[in-house]
Amino acid sequence: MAISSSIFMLLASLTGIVLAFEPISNQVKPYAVEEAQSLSVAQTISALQARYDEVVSVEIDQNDFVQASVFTDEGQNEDFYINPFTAEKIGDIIEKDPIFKFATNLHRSLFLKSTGRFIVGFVSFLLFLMAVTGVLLIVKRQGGVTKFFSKVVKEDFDQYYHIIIGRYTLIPIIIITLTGVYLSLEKFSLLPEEKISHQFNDDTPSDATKLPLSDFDSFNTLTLSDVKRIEFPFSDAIEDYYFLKLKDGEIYVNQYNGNIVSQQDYGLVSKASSLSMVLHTGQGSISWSLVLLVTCFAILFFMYSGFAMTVKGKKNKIKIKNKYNKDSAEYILLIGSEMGSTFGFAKSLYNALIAEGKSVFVSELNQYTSYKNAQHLVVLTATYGDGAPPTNARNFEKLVKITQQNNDLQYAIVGFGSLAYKGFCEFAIGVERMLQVQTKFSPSLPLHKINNQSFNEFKSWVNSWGKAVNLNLKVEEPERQINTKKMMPFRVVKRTDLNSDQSFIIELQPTKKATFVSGDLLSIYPKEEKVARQYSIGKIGDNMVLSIKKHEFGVCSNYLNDLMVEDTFLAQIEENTDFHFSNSAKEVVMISNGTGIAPFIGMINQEKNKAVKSYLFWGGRTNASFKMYAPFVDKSFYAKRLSGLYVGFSKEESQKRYVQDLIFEKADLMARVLKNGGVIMICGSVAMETEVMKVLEHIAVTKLNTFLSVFQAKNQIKTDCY
Ligand SMILES: Cc1cc2nc3c(=O)[nH]c(=O)nc-3n(C[C@H](O)[C@H](O)[C@H](O)COP(=O)(O)O)c2cc1C
Repeated sequence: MAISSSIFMLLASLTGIVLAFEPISNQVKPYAVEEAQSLSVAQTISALQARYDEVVSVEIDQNDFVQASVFTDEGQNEDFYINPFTAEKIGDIIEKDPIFKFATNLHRSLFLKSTGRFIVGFVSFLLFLMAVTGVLLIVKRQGGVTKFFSKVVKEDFDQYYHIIIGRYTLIPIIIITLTGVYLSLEKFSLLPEEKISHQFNDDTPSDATKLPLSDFDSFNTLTLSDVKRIEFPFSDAIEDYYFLKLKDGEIYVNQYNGNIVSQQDYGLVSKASSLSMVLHTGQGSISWSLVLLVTCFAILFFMYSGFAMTVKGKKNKIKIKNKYNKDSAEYILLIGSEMGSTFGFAKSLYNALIAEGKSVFVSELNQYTSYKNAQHLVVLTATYGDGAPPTNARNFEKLVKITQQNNDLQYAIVGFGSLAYKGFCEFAIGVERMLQVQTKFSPSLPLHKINNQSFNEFKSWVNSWGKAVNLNLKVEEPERQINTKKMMPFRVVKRTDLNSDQSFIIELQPTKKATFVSGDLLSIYPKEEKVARQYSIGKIGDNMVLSIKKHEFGVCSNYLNDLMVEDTFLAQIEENTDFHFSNSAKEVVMISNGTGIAPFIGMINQEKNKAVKSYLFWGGRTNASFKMYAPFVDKSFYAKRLSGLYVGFSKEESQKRYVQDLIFEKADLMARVLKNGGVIMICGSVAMETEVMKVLEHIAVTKLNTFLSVFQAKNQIKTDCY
């Protein structure tokens, strides 16, 4: 729908932008006379008759300018704007500017006469449908009508502003499109016809004497604001009347005594036509014209952002070529995805299984059917708004109920979602419920939920699932498109030697202006590899520090370890808003092990974070492991930016403690921070994260009588583990 109508919509919005200036340019002309609207019709007519030989008509246009058509003393017929108080001429009639004439024609009929009018009317209707479905999508995504204006989670520029701008312009769009359709219907005479017929009821005697206008009750009570047009009687004949087109009807008035001899109100169709005209064109109102102008720009933006989203979704959707068919494969992978990222994860798993010599079949949840030889079913699915399935998973619930499987199947479900939404992985939870009631299905692992497409979390799930089904799987991160435009050179300013744990700190200076904060990521593509290695950034001054562990065969860690001071290399900063320091919290606990301390070094050295009470927990192997971090930590401790430091060493015989032990010892602090809305940040290895989360769960349940997930849902737990 969007594609076929886009060209016409583009023309309509561009010409709409031009046309929005017409009422504005008219309104700023100096022909509106102050307080003229409350002037009585009697006064204006008297003034006109006193000044001119003969008056034909008076019209009050959309701009509230009063136009008169008169015969002058020289017998010339002239039309001009008058001051309705004095009937004096104040200006010539405005000619429609050629640019507005051109734009009007293009806007109304594309210069194609009736065919064009039809196309424009039809496109207007399509846009109306898109606006209505847009409202429904926002309601669905936000989780209810009452949440229409609640906060939107920003995941993607195009999507975010499509919604934000959408909800403020949807009502004007609906108005513009509906009135557009109405005006088209009117032009094609498709609306019920309304005929006004007057029946005159006048018993004034033919020899009656003319009363002065000031005695006409009808003209005294009517003001110029009620009137659109007045036609004057042709002659003095008693059956020649004043004819007045009012805003809501028509009247005939006897010119001798001011009696209303016939009065007819307009019907609904005519009233709707006038209203449509005013609303569609912005006539007479600068502020409504501005709304129309902004809306036309918004439509252009929606066209861009809508296409951009569609293209992104298509690009993400990796095609997986199945080597095995549905009835020969032992492993079945089913995908639920809207924007396509879940396909990337499925492909990694598919490749890992194929590498182990397994027969695998990948499909979408909507294609669910019977699988003759299957032993294992893995569902990988995203969630969209309030537990709703992605489009390609909508029929799964129905299909599961009616499909019979041959074999007993073991299943595992991975939910992809975002903690920023109320129903985290709600649809994946739904899929689990659907499978639980199936007699042929039994779980190989409990449901696993993954936040923000974390590949590290997925990798650790693959390890656990591999163990459960006796496979040793190696998944590779999907390739990313490298956008070299975003890359910039970084200079090495300082670096430490390798410490006893083969780790080192490197301090980098961006060579161009760069905006980043601690917790953002630096993507490095060593030796032009397609897969980025990401490191958490600690910001110190304008520089960044990274903490890196050198792995014997690690491509990136060795690449970085070979760098010397003054060397430069290309990398890209990635914003990681989920792991930024929360200045609005009263207290923040930072938990890390090994090189995971890097973002925290930056956070505790930021002067603006001083108002927040911060506690740092760190676990490493030995006393010596901590030495290279100590200067950063000491500095912030002495500057009173750190309220507590807790360090544990796993390989020091005398005081052997892991990070999770430190957390357990400080259970009261953790409980207080959670209870008071504070934030707990975790950075380091996934193994450490798992242990720490267990302890935090225990603390939340025993001390606060609340599941940890409640605090997770409120974004009080932030993790960046690998
Ligand atoms: C409009 C929209 C609504 C979403 N709603 C939810 C939700 O209610 N619960 C959730 O856990 N994740 C939600 N997410 C996050 C997605 O499920 C998550 O980003 C997922 O990884 C996307 O996978 P896909 O690219 O394969 O579609 C939503 C994302 C978007 C863009």
